[in-house]
Amino acid sequence: MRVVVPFATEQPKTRLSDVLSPDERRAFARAMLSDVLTAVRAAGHDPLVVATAPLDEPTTGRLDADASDATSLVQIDASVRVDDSPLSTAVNATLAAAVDPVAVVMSDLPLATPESIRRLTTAGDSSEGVAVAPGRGGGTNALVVRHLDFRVDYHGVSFRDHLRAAEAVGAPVEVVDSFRLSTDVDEADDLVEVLLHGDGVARDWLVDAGFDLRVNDGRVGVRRE
Ligand SMILES: Nc1nc2c(ncn2[C@@H]2O[C@H](COP(=O)(O)OP(=O)(O)OP(=O)(O)O)[C@@H](O)[C@H]2O)c(=O)[nH]1
Ligand SMILES: C[C@H](OP(=O)(O)O)C(=O)O
Repeated sequence: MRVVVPFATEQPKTRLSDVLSPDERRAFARAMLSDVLTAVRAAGHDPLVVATAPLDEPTTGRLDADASDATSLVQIDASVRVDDSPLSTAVNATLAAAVDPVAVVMSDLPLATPESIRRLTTAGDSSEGVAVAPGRGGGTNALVVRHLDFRVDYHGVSFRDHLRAAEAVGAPVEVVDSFRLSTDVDEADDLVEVLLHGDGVARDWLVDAGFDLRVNDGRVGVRRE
C-alpha cells in the first residue's frame, strides 16, 4: 500500500520551541521521520514523503550522515514529493489522484513499529472503508483511506471531523486503538514517551542532546543537561 508521510521541512515542531532551537527542531523532526520511514518499510510498504521543501537541500542545519551533534540532519533516503500547500490540501491532492487505497502516517510518530503500521494498513478492510488512528488531544495520527470520495481536514479536532467526513460519504470507519500510533510528539512532555518507549533514531537523538527523565512528585517530565 502507498503510505504518504506529510513532512514540514523548514519550521517543524514549533511547540517544542521552549526546549529546542530552530536547527534542533529541524534535526529532531528528521530523526522522527527516519523512524517512521523505517517502520513503514519494515511493514512492507512504500513510503512517499510529501514535504513542504526538498529534504536534500536544507536551508539551515548541516546535512550529515554521521550525525554527531544536535543540529546535524539525518539523511533521508525516500521518495519525496514537494508540495508547499497547506497540510490538508497537499494530502487531499494525493487522495484525489489515487485509485488504490492510501495510508497517511504522520512523521512525528517515533514509536511507530512495523506491527502497528501493519495493524493500521489491515484495518478498515471493507473495500470502501476508512481506518483512523487518533492522536492524543483530538488529532489524527494515521489514516487508511479506501473510499474514493473521502478527504482529510487536519487541525482542530480532526479525529472527530474525520469520523464525520467518513459518515458524510458513507464510508464505514474502524478506529485503530494503538498506543504507538496515538503518541505524536508535539510538546515537551511528549518527549517522555520517546525516552521511555523509543528505540530508534529519535530516542538516540534526544539522549545525545542531553535529555533525560525528570522525576518529581507529580507527572514525569524531561530535563536537559
Ligand atoms: N506536507 C506538509 N506537512 C505538514 C505541514 N504541517 C505539518 N505537517 C506534517 O504533519 C504532521 C503533523 O504536524 P503537526 O504536529 O500538526 O505540525 P508540526 O509542524 O509538526 O508542529 P507544530 O509547529 O508544533 O504544530 C507532521 O508529520 C508534520 O511534519 C504542511 O503544511 N505540509
Ligand atoms: C495535523 C494535526 O496534528 P496535531 O496538531 O493534532 O498534532 C491533526 O492531527 O489534525
